Amino acid sequence: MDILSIDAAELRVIEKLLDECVDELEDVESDSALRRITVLAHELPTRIRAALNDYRLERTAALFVISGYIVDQDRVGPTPKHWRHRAEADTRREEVLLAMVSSLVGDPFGWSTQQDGRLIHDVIPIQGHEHEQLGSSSETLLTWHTEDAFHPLRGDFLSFLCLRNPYAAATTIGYVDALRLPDATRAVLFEDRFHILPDNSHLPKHNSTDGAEVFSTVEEMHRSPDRVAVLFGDPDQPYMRADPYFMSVDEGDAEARDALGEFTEQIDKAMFDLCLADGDIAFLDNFRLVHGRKPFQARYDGTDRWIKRINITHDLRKSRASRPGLANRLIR
Ligand SMILES: O=C(O)CCC(=O)C(=O)O
Ligand SMILES: [Fe+2]
Repeated sequence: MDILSIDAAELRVIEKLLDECVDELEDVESDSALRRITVLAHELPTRIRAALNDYRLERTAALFVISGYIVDQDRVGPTPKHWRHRAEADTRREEVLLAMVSSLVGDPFGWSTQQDGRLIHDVIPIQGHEHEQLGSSSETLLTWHTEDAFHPLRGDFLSFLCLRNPYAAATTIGYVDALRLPDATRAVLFEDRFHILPDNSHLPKHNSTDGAEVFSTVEEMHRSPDRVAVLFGDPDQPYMRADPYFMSVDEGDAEARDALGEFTEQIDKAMFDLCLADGDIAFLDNFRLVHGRKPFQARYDGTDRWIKRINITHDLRKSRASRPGLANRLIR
């Protein structure tokens, strides 16, 4: 993991930049705001821009944390009980900041099938979801995964801005670099022999949009998932794509099943904890690491852990046919 600690002078530059633009950026997720934010990001301190450029080009660790931003807890107010109630809180400043730094590593995008098509997600514990495989669960282990592993247009990176994490609930991280696999196993993992089903966050029951049309692509992927590879890219320094909880192999393909087992075991052994603190901004390379979360006890009293999250792509053009218009960042 690489860490950049914002110093006092840099923090002043960031605060001033936010002071100047936050009021004008009424709808942070609108096309015009996102374009403005991308340009404003070039006024962030040089050291941050240089670090994010190196990160984007994979010259640094797959996990990068920028610490030292200070969240005004009084302004932000209580953690909402559900992401649907996020409008009650004043987090525009943090959303602008996260969108700004994110736009220095790629372009933010969202899914029309997730959190009602919001581009900036709220990761908060929700009552009733305690034991689900969802970002909004708490008491159960959120098993490690590539974000949106099932989808060919999944993000290259994920960014988190931690608003609060009073009980230090841990995100878990596993690097692809930790793998030490025999050549034969590695070769199997490079082959299209694995199915990955859509995770539960893309289900209609976890959205309020009941427009069935929005879910048709994901439903099709559920009915007949493609065969995909777990490892891809450079054989010596591969990328990975996995979400073992939602994965399977063809019946009778013992070789693929064993290879997936070995892969899962090695990643499991090398997982480590990332306890985000207030104001931390984390970047997760969705090709070079997997992430999950350890169980924790939610409080539901307004003081719960709260993270803002953005999906980032290197190339919006790849999803052009899956988005209704140029100005629309939501994949359906
Ligand atoms: O809550 C966390 O630390 C991570 C949850 C998660 O998997 C996500 O937000 O993508
Ligand atoms: Fe995730």
